Amino acid sequence: MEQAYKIGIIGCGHLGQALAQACLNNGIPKDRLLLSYRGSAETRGRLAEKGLLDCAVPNERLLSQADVIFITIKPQDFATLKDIGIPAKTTVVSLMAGIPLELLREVVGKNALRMMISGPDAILSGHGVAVVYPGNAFVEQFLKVIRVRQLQLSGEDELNVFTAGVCIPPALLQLDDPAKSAEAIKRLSGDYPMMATLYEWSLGVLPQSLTGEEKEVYIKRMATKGGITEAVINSLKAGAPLDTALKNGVARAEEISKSTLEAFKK
Ligand SMILES: O=C(O)[C@@H]1CCC=N1
Repeated sequence: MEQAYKIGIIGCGHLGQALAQACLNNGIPKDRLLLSYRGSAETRGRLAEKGLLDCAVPNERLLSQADVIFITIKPQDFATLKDIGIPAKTTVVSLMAGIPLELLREVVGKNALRMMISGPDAILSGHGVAVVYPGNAFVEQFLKVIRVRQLQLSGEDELNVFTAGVCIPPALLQLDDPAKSAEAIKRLSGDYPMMATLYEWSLGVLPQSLTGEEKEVYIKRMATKGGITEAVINSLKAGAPLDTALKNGVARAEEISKSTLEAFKK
């Protein structure tokens, strides 16, 4: 990656902050990192705790200086990007689950691409996995720098499968019969081979012997309100087996795509 590249991150929730921290932890200097957020006092406090507050800048500055912008806002807030004026030359990497590439490019420009990544804990422990659509040499190099493993995708539709699949670690925290979980994944893997890959990965990243409260915190750090983690966890809580819960996660990602598209057509 060229040394002078500046990285912008719009949205400083758990994921945005984890990406920023991963940059710093892996040698990307603070002066190449620009963060913007909606200005809540809570987020400000979290940024300060993590030594990231110096990187926080107004959107205008981020937009004019960043060469690549990662967007980690909620998919439901996608419409707020409509008028912010992202320069046409900027590479935009959307981490908004379910927002299709076609719509993304219409709104933020033709240099946009999609990326989905595992949750904050996996990223920061050096066990993160990600997929990128379409492939992009710069982003591939960036993932190497922050020590996140890139998996290969069969196509855009598989992004939704990956997104539900990265919820396997929090899902396993809710379950207590490993043999049953393994069977559920076997049932899924014919239709969704990505689930088998992510199940293997999950067994390596799953935190051991967490208390009930620690499990809740782990899940909360992964979950976007109204998103995919919630759909998976709520299904399990309602008694569904793991394969059904993960299918419900995929379905939730598809619903987000559909409803955002419809909202935009209006
Ligand atoms: O819960 C969500 O919707 C996001 C995507 C997968 C993990 N977090």
